This record gives sequence, C-alpha cells and structure tokens, in this order.
Amino acid sequence: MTDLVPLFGSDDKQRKFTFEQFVGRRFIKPEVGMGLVSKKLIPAGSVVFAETVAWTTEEEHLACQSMKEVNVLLASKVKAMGPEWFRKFLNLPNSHKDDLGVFAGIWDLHQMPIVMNGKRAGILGLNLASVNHACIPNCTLTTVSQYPKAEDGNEMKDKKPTLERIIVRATQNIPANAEITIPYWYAKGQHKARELFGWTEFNFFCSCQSCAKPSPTVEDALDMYNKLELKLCRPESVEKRPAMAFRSAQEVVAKLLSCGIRDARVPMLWFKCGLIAGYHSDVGRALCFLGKAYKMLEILEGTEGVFYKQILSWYMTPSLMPGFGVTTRGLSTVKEGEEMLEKPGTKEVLYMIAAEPREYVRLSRYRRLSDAIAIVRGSRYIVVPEERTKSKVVSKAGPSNQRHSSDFSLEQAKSGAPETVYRSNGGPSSLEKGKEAAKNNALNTKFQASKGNNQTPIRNPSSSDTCTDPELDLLDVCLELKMEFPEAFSEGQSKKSKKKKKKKKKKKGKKNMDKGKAPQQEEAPVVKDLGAKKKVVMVKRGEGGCARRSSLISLDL
Ligand SMILES: C[S@@+](CC[C@H](N)C(=O)[O-])C[C@H]1O[C@@H](n2cnc3c(N)ncnc32)[C@H](O)[C@@H]1O
Repeated sequence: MTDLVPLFGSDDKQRKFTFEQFVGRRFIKPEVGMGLVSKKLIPAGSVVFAETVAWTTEEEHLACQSMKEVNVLLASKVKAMGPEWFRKFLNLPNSHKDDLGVFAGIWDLHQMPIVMNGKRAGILGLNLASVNHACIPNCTLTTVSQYPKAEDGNEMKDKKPTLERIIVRATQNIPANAEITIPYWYAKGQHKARELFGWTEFNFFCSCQSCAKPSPTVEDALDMYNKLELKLCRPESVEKRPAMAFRSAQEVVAKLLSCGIRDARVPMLWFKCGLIAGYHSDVGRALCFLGKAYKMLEILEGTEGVFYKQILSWYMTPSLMPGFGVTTRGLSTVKEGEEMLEKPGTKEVLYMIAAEPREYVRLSRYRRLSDAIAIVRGSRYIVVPEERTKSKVVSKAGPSNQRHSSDFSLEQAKSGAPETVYRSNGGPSSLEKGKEAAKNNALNTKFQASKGNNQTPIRNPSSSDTCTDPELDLLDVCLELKMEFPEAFSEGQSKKSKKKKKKKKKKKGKKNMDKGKAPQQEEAPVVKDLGAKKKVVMVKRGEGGCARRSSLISLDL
C-alpha cells in the first residue's frame, strides 16, 4: 500500500480499543478528494475509531454578521477542544474557497452535517474529517451525547445533552487498502434520484462506487427498497395486502443484505412490518420484527440511539405502537412470538411466505413438521384451517386477548376483510413476558420503557460503555442474518450451484406453464419518488458576503 498520510488522530483513552492506528488518509479520486483507508483487515463489528468532535449549530452561524465573526466563532469552538486538538485541526487542508478565512476554510471542507436536538448542526472530528459518504458504506456512524458539566464537574441534567463523541464501526469485514465509508444519508432509489438528492441536499455529486459505476443488482435493490418503504406506509398495504407486504419485505431485506447493505435501512423495514403486525393485533409477529430491528440497531446506533430506544420501547410494550389493534385478523400472543424467536427456520411463518397477498395467517394456524416430513415436503410448516385453531387462540391468549378473539368473525377472516375494530388502551399487562425477554437479551442497559412519556433522561452515556468491546456484537447479528438469508451471504457461491438453481427455476417455470399457470411475478412497483429523508448540507451566501455552511445529517430516521 502506498501514499498513506499518517493519521491526525485524537489522544483518546479509547484509542487502544480501536483500529485508529490502522487507517490513514489517502487521495481517492478527483471527484471525491481525500479519504480514509484501512492498512489491514478490520473485522466486522470493530470500532474503527471513536473520537471527540467539535460542533456548531446553524443558528450560531446565522447569528454572525460577517465572515470574520464566523471565524471567531469557529476559532472559539476549536480552541475549546484543547491545544493538541487545536494544533491538529490547523493541520487539516483548507478549502481556500471564497476567502473564507483559516477556520471557516478548514471547517467548510471537513465538517459533517447532522441534526442535533432537532436543529441543524455541523460536526468535525480529526479522523471523521476524512471519511467520505457511500451509498453502500462499510461502516456506520453513531453519536454519543453528554450533559454539560458545571464548574464543580457535576452534570447538569436539567440541560439538554450535547454531542460529545462519535463512533465509526465496521459493518462488514474491511480488507486492507479499502476506503472507510459511512452513510451521510441512507441512499435509496435509482442512481439519478440519488444523484439529485446528494446534490440538492449535500452539495456534492456522489461519486461512491455504486454511483460511479451503477450495477444492475445495486440499482435494483435500492429501487426496490425505495418503493417498498413507501408501500409499507400505505393504508391499502397494511389493511388489504399484509401478506404481500411481509413477503416483499423479506425479499428486499435479502436483496439489501446481498449488496452488503447492513445499516438502518434493514431494521427500518422490519420496524414497518412490526407496525403492520401490531395493526392486526399480531403481537407475536410484531415482537419478532421489532426484536430483529432493535438488536441490529443496538449495534448500529448504540443504546443511546433515538431509533433504537423507540423500537425497544415498542418491543417491550407493542400495544403502544401507533395503530396497534385496529383489527384482530392476526391475533396472537407474546408466547407465540417468543417461540418463534427461539426456533430456527421460521421465515415461512414470520413473513407468511405461502399466503395469498390479502390473507393474514395467524401464528396459531402453523404446524411445525418434523425434519423427516419437512425434507420430503420441502417445507417446514403446514397451515391448518382457522376452524381448528379458534379455540386454541382463545385459550392461549391472556384475559385481555380473549376479548379480541371473541370479536373475530370467521366469515370475515375467510373473506380477508378487516373485521372487528377496536382501540387498545395501551395496557402492557399481558406483555410482561416480552419485557422480561428484552431484559434478558443482554441489553445491559437501565433503559425503562417510557410508557408514553418522553422524558428519558438516561444514564450518562459515557463513551466507555459504548466502544470498549463491541467486536462480537455485529458478528452475532451477521450470523443471525446469515442463517435467515443464506443466499444473501453466499458471496462465493459456486457457478455450479448457480447453474443448478437456474435449471431448477427453468424446470419450475415449465411445470407452471404446463399446468396453465402464469409464472409468478413480483407486484409492479408503484411509486416514483425521491422520498429520501432530511439530511442537508448547503452553502448559503449570507448578507455581507458571509459564506454560511449549514448542514444536516440526521441519524434518526
Ligand atoms: C468530511 S469531508 C471528507 C473528506 C474529503 N473528501 C477531503 O478531501 O478532505 C466531506 C466532503 O467530501 C466530499 N465527499 C464525501 N463523500 C463523497 C462522495 N461520495 N462523492 C463525492 N464527494 C464526496 C464532499 O465534498 C464532502 O463535502
């Protein structure tokens, strides 16, 4: 490997737990400029680096009357980071754009846009300054906030916590000599749409690998993801085509994973499936979807992540989810969900793979087959008719669930129409088990379900508990994903097996034709919409010739 400029580095105590000494700055290409590159293999789940960052808000910038004032503001922020940090900051290249001045010139080139406490802000870390965006990144960025400290060193918990540190973690094995990339935003849609979004919101044309040379597989995956995300929010998908929604989610998750996308886009889909399950009172499936989502988010965002905390609170108390229990089509219990989480090979049941698009097959209707029978049938489960399971549902469900069960009409279930509508009062009583499961799930956090109140002044998010030994966590998640989506992880799939699959498909298609069936087709994509979420960078010319760069990357979705 050549031309690696030594890293600027921070004198962070956590440094020894990270791969900071094994990365360096290097010129990537003219369209992107410099970037951070690995010097040796960085295993998935490792912390690449964790560092303190300087930040300013858009408000502070806009309050400045001149470029000189902006420079004074930035100088004070940078000096506050300590003399060593200050010295290293001044060693970063300057954009020399529009005579911004020393501080604004460096800030302009290296800051990263985020949303902090709901306001636009820009952050700058000595290593982060060199990390570029990619639509399929190999790392994630998480933030750790802290309460401001009083003169006596005590935290002022009545004040809003502010960003103190960022953590960049590898979401996949990063070989030596590969660029370290993070998502400035969660890219979706086809290349042209992504390009437009990057330019309008972040002021640069994305030249990441997936944009520079768009491949049909990635384009397909990001396009499908974009359309499905929108589709999952539509009332008709939730209400009338739940089985189709689940099945599409399973397919898109597999696609994303097969392209190496292992970030918040995956848990976002699971979370939406959880909402649909909750809407139909299917507590069991909701728990499974939310459980998958929060476990992955715990690694991606850390236990302080906004999205993580929200999903976890719903996992603990699904009845608090918006729209929970509007119909009873999927009525199921916590126990059924727990059983499913414990057993391998439950994909068929969770995503209702064999169901008709309009159907909602209750968990209680699935019967697990023995290995021998499953191999012969080529399927793990059979679905028994509703009549035979009705009494079982009633007896399985707790007292609160019995009410819903008796409201349910079989005729309605057969017709696929939404039946009895009721609104739950949000009582978590029947979900104690779910809570326990969550507690046992190695969360190691004192998080308490918010139960509808937003005040969650949590423990001091000291960096030590976020980045000391995260190595194995992501690997565990990857292993689970690998079990669920083996196709998505078979990067080295042999040509032979691919050929075999092709042959099989051909045969199947022929069989269908013979039987007079049309080959199965994916539902046509419906919406064409950029739809990407917030996260903006812009350089505004303020009055008095003051170039103001305000920015935002929102880490919460
Ligand atoms: C934090 S800096 C990253 C380091 C920077 N490339 C450098 O040369 O110092 C962010 C800036 O890098 C550039 N950049 C980052 N990701 C990019 C991408 N995928 N395509 C093109 N430019 C990118 C943009 O100009 C962005 O404002």
